Amino acid sequence: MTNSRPAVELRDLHKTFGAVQAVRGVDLTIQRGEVVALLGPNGAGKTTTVDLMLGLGTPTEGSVEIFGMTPRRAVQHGLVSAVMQTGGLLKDLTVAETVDLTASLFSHSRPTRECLERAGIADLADRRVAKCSGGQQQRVRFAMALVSDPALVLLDEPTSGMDVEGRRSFWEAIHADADRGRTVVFATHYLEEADQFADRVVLMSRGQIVADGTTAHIKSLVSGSLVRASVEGLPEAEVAAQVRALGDRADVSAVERLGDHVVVTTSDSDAVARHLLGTTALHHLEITNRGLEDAFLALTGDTARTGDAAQTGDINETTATEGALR
Ligand SMILES: Nc1ncnc2c1ncn2[C@@H]1O[C@H](COP(=O)(O)OP(=O)(O)OP(=O)(O)O)[C@@H](O)[C@H]1O
Repeated sequence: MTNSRPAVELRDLHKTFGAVQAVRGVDLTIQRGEVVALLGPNGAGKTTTVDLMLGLGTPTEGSVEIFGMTPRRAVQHGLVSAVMQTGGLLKDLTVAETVDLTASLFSHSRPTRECLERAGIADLADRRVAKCSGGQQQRVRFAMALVSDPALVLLDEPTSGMDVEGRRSFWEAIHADADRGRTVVFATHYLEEADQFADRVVLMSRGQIVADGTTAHIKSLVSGSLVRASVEGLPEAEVAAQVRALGDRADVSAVERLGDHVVVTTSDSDAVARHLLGTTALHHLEITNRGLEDAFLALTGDTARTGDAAQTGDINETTATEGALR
């Protein structure tokens, strides 16, 4: 590859399907070597965006450049390849035969053995695809994607349906490979996956980017920390006065009374803690930082979460609500 253009440049990208505005004005630049998660709930526009990067659709408005060229040219030059969720595998072939077959489609390809090693499945070379687990089959797809030694790999929800161990070993293989400088962009609705495996998270909701940065940056966008204090044993009038005083502070964005506790959302937990301990009778303080999940909920306006999803960090089963998101 000769030019030094970014791996991905999306400018004012729009895609509509009839009345549905799947992507609504996305501007995004991804530099070479970045590992980027496109994170968002169902219908956020992640798959549509990935498809446009692969040249599988044409933008309604705006532009897509991959290494400074059209997606189609980038694909033809073997600069970009994809790992999709399903399909593309012939179950009767062995793993090595599958990668050999893919290599036969390219004029220049990496040796099959090397692709299998990079995908972490060299030991499965002679196993029939039908006998591979879901996670192993995804690594077969990854090995196929590596055949052209692409500078950019796009993965659309590659670990959907895998168990925790399958996901972990899949991402280990991707990461070991990305450490050599490959650009990786993956769509996911797993918060944990974005948190653990991406250098940068692009949070999408309703066809738009609502946050973009490291997970630490995204967490910091939702104001600060929670300070929880007990009001047990205090006269009701005093508690009410304290709650009012807390609500008047510039560094406090919310005060909630929950049973015997007051929960304060603040941008300066140290200052609030000092105030509570120094000048009030509130006691048993607990301070917690808000996580990526809180950021996700705040930034996407996503309120209808299932209990399981909340526990596992899987936001697939959620419904994004209407709201101003940026
Ligand atoms: N070919 C199509 N025809 C009509 N509507 C479509 C088409 N493809 C996508 N959409 C709609 O565009 C919106 C964005 O869909 P998209 O698949 O890009 O979202 P996503 O973030 O990938 O969601 P998921 O996590 O469910 O895969 C959705 O409302 C979807 O129903």
